[in-house]
Amino acid sequence: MSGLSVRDLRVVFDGFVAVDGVDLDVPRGDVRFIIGPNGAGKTTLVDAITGLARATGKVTWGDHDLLGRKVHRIARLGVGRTFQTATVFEELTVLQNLDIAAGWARRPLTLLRRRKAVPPEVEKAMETVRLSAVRDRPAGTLAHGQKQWLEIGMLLVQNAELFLLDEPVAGMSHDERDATGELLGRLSEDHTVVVIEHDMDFLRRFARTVTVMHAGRKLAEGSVAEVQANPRVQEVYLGHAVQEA
Ligand SMILES: Nc1ncnc2c1ncn2[C@@H]1O[C@H](COP(=O)(O)OP(=O)(O)OP(=O)(O)O)[C@@H](O)[C@H]1O
Repeated sequence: MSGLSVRDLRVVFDGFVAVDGVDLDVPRGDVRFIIGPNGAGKTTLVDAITGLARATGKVTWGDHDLLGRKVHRIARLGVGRTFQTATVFEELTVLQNLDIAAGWARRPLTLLRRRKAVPPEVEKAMETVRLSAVRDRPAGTLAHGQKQWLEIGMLLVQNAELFLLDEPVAGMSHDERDATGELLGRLSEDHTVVVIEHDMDFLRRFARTVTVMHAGRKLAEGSVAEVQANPRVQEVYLGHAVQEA
């Protein structure tokens, strides 16, 4: 089945063109990083794909057209998204958060009881995001990185196939970044991953392909090496980072 396809996507806010005719193809199984200076339109692009921003053009995931659908319908088609700030239920445990996301805890009372049997997909997601050991801890007591991983786990149990992650390693320690990079690798074994990221070191280590945006348009695309070697990219964005590296 084909992956994510975006054609001539345009998002206009009160006359300001935030995304200006973007085409994007992310094949299944890719780990695509989207980079670009502040205001390039990266988050707006993801907002449009996930139904949060009104857009024109065409967006398909597999056989499904996404534009014009409601946010929850797009999520049900297997498109999962995280935000820069994790949105987990802080008072509930890791397991309860995953249960809710999986739709297993249908009655509030079941949340208050300790589970005897953990549904297999919840168990699997906990292992994938490496949170099994802290399953009974309230999410509010988790480290910053663990909260981000819990959010990814919640998308896993919702059967997301395409993960759109907005700056997943912002504010993370070095070790947490490494662990997140490894998690992206595990996720990509049977999912497609798109990452908006500013951290160039993280990108060099974990991106498979890169799309560079600038002023609402796609500036360049290719492997990390190709994009880094592109003079236009160096001029608007990477020049700075390349010199620093
Ligand atoms: N709801 C909105 N209303 C008006 N303008 C908006 C809105 N959302 C975003 N913009 C503008 O659209 C442009 C693109 O913003 P966007 O957040 O997509 O950029 P970005 O590439 O994700 O930047 P950053 O790296 O800073 O997150 C910016 O100029 C921003 O001010």
